[in-house]
Amino acid sequence: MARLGHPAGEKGIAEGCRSFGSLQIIATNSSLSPEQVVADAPETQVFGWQLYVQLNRKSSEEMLARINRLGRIKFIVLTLDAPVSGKREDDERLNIQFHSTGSVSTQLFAGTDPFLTWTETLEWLSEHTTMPIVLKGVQTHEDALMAAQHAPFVKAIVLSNHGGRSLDTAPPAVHTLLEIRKYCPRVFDKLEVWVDGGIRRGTDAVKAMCLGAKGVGIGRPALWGLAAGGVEGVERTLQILSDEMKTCMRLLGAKTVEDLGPHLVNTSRLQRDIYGGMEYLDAGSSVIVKGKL
Ligand SMILES: Cc1cc2nc3c(=O)[nH]c(=O)nc-3n(C[C@H](O)[C@H](O)[C@H](O)COP(=O)(O)O)c2cc1C
Repeated sequence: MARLGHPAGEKGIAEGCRSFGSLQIIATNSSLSPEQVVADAPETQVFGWQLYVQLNRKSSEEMLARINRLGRIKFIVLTLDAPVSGKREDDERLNIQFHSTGSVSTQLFAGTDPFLTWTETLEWLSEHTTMPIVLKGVQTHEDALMAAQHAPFVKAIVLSNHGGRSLDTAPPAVHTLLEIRKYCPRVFDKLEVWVDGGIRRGTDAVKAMCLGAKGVGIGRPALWGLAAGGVEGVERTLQILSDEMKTCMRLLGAKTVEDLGPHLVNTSRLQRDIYGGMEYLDAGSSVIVKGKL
């Protein structure tokens, strides 16, 4: 949807990411085709492709075949946290003015398969790609553990509440990060844990990395940069975040990311807020915990 902000769209984001070595995940709902986004990118630039599985599986299979053929995408990101549209009030208001049927988000999610399962969907995916799989939208430590049981096919998880756009009062990624640390830290040994949502400062990124995140994602900041200044705006966004991260690490006395660790963050206020109920970690348990509000 990036062209809503600037005509350069997702290709502009790709150009902006280039000199920072930032990964870019191209969305199913991207306003440019994956072929257009990667067109001028050097071989070294890394892209993932985000998948909303469609009820019409044939169309998802055709899209995966196209991504495989493209040869420039290095991993597939399966989004789990938006099987249906959330209640997007701005969209609903816009609908009154511009559309007669269904809000923008209702229309965007029409056709998305809301019935994904750990067994059927991952097996289906393995039949259509050999690329590493990243599961995006994990919001409980139980789901993180389930994902770890599917490593190494599942290479990473993104702790995310879809930028707070799917379900209000859903926990922020840092809660889930702390939940994993508390209840099932072995997850960190099995797969990479990435986080997104509300990363606005270099300090946000550094704190997440101190607590075990291997990667940190941004959604809106990249779009704001793009909308304000095209490719240069995206570069400026990444430069600010990069400078802030360096300053933060210098002031913490950390020379490399390997020096970052939980000893550098005071989480005591947050510990009060994270889930403190039953663990539900028994693999044979019939309780499947999808979310905790
Ligand atoms: C305009 C917009 C469109 C988005 N579209 C998708 C999408 O198609 N697929 C997806 O997995 N996440 C989507 N997201 C969520 C982002 O991938 C990401 O999880 C979120 O924006 C991170 O929070 P932040 O915006 O606070 O950085 C979208 C977010 C925004 C703001």
